[in-house]
Amino acid sequence: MANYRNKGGVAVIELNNPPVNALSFEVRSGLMNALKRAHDDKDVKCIVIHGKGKNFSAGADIKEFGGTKQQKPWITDACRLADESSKPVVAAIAGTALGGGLEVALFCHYRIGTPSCRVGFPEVQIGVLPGAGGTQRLPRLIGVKHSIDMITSGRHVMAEEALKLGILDKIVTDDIIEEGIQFAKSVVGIDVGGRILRNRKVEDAGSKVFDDEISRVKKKYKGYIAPLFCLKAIQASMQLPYDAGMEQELKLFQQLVSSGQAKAQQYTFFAERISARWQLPSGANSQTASPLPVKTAGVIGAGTMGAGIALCLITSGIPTVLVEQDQKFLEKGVKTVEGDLRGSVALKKMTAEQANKAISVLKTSVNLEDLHDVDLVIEAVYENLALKKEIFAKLDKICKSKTILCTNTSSLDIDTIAEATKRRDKVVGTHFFAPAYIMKLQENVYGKDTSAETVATVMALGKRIRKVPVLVGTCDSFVANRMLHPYATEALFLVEEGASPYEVDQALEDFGMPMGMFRVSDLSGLDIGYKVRKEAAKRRGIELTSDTRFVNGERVCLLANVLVEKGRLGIKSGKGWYNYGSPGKREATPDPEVLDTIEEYCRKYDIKKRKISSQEILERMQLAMINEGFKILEEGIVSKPEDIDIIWIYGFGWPKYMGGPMFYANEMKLKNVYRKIRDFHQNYPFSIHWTPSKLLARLSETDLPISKWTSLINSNSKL
Ligand SMILES: CCCCCCCC/C=C\C/C=C/C(=O)SCCNC(=O)CCNC(=O)[C@H](O)C(C)(C)COP(=O)(O)OP(=O)(O)OC[C@H]1O[C@@H](n2cnc3c(N)ncnc32)[C@H](O)[C@@H]1OP(=O)(O)O
Repeated sequence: MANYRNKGGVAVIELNNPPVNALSFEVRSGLMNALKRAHDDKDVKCIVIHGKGKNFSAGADIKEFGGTKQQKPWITDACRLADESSKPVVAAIAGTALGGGLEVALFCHYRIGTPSCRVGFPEVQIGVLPGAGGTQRLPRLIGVKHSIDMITSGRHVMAEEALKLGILDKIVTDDIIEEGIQFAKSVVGIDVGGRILRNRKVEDAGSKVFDDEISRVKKKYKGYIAPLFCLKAIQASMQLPYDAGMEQELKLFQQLVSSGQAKAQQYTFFAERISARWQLPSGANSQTASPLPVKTAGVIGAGTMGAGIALCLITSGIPTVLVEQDQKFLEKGVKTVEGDLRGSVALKKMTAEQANKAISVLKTSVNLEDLHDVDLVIEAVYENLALKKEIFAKLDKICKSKTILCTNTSSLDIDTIAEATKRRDKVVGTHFFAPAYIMKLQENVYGKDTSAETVATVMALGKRIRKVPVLVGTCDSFVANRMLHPYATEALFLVEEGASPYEVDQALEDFGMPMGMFRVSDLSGLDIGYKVRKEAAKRRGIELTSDTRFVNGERVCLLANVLVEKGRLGIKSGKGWYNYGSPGKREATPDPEVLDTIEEYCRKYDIKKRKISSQEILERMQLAMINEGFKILEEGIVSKPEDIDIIWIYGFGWPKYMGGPMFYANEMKLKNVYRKIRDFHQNYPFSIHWTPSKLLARLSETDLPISKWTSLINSNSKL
């Protein structure tokens, strides 16, 4: 709703829908009635609109987009009276004015804001466009070029920049409502005609600008349709009179809002927030547990992962001690950190001043003892259980009793590592993804004794260092890598059966993955997987050779080992599944030598090859991984499907416009997913990953949407 009061001739209208004043039906109706009242009240000389609490408004209520139509009055109907009013209308902005919230402000004649306020049109991130005049009004205020930047990126613009651009008329430092009232009084009597945006003309930026922008946007936001629709709407502001432009904007909005991409992107928006609400089996949760303060941190291991993690910490202002056992490795790690900071400055992602500030809080040491006083340590040495246990036992003695000990292991048992200490409640997994500074996911893994306070601390730390933290339970390889295993295994089987690695990658990239599986393997290094496979086999008492085709009755494909044994380690050696010309180069070219190796391998084992379609490639890789996702849910390793989707979006770049693998399964209808998985199980009986999940079988009988799966899982522990 919207509250109304008359304060000495100033109508003060408060958008009231905490916590972010989303413009629900009630708020829109309230705003319309309040503006009417202010218009009709002879005593009222001017009008101020502000938001209750910390925010002006986060825009339209996204939940209302789920239906087929948004109930009238729309934002444009509610705001028409502001546009037409002869009494000055002032938007007084604190916190955020986003999307429809900014559109309300653009219907006002003036906008003032606090120094920390932010404005923006983030609609593109939820698969739509500013559909309440934003694409028509913003170009009339700040021009076409800046409007394209703001609307296609969805970025938030801080107060200072908003003032420079002309979105804000003034930045004020006192109470925003009082400032709004004073400002409104000061402009009474000044003709508002020149302030009405609909009356302004948009400068002709020419059509080349749009041709160039279409190419840029297609490259930068590959696969996303909303940014292209935004460009069409902005172009309409330049080509059409205001009312016709508004009609065109609405038409484009309606097309987008009913698209699958918008549905998936809006699902992702809420999934991220649902996933942030964690719960432990004990019942302790994000509402009940409080994080410990992390004023200082330590990172052990200055390799690629350790250096990347240290970079995340120092760029978030956390003084960090980076420890390596060897001075030479330590220096190499610091060079990596410095190089990445320079890169960020060159790419204008930070200023030189910010980079210097970050490096000033980095300390280095070759002595674990230097971690005695830090609040939290992240161990990032190579994947060896004995070594990790040794380090944790030492840390337990060195660090103060409250220090939280985290491991960046991607697969090892958290409980076994915790057993090396006398503070098992303070041991937790914080699994970062390579490159740690870039990838947003932080897969936090609790062990059986990890306390709620420890979980709360690493979840809060994740947010603070601008990651997306997701909480998972402990199991072999946790969630991300456990699901990756059947996905990657199927890719290799597909290659054995006749698809080239390049066809597999093409199918995945056409689907929207940033990189195909084989390209990713080359980037991470084929030797890493080789070592991990050998170590895992050794732990199970199995000896693997490149001739191994079955392990305990289960089909395996060790083609990657064959490549490693030929010296093809990936990008680092200049060749892997692809040819890169020379070590370290990134441009991947298909390599006939690899195809010959595959031919030879298939001849040796008398494997019949056939033509494989891109549809089969996608179905086999994705459904194998989705089936594993249901097993993970069934085992309670995560408590909700949204966790899995967020892990795939932020850990592996699953496109947001496809909503994550579990959402994708939901869209396919679970009965179809289950039927296909059962068929694959019949056709490939030697692959354990095709054994259908019991949870999937149950859910496929119900036809419940993804939003209801969690309640079914919780109400039926015996599945
Ligand atoms: C066929 C139909 C034709 C209809 C014609 C209609 C014409 C078009 C009309 C309008 C066009 C306008 C479109 C829009 O405005 S789309 C919305 C654009 N805005 C956004 O995308 C902003 C989204 N919100 C955020 O980015 C953040 O929430 C934040 C920066 C505002 C605050 O961040 P933070 O403090 O971290 O809080 P949370 O993110 O945790 O949010 C708190 C709480 O609020 C919920 N929420 C936030 N924004 C919205 C929203 N816009 N609608 C609904 N709910 C929202 C969020 O989900 C949290 O809730 P919780 O999960 O229950 O805790």
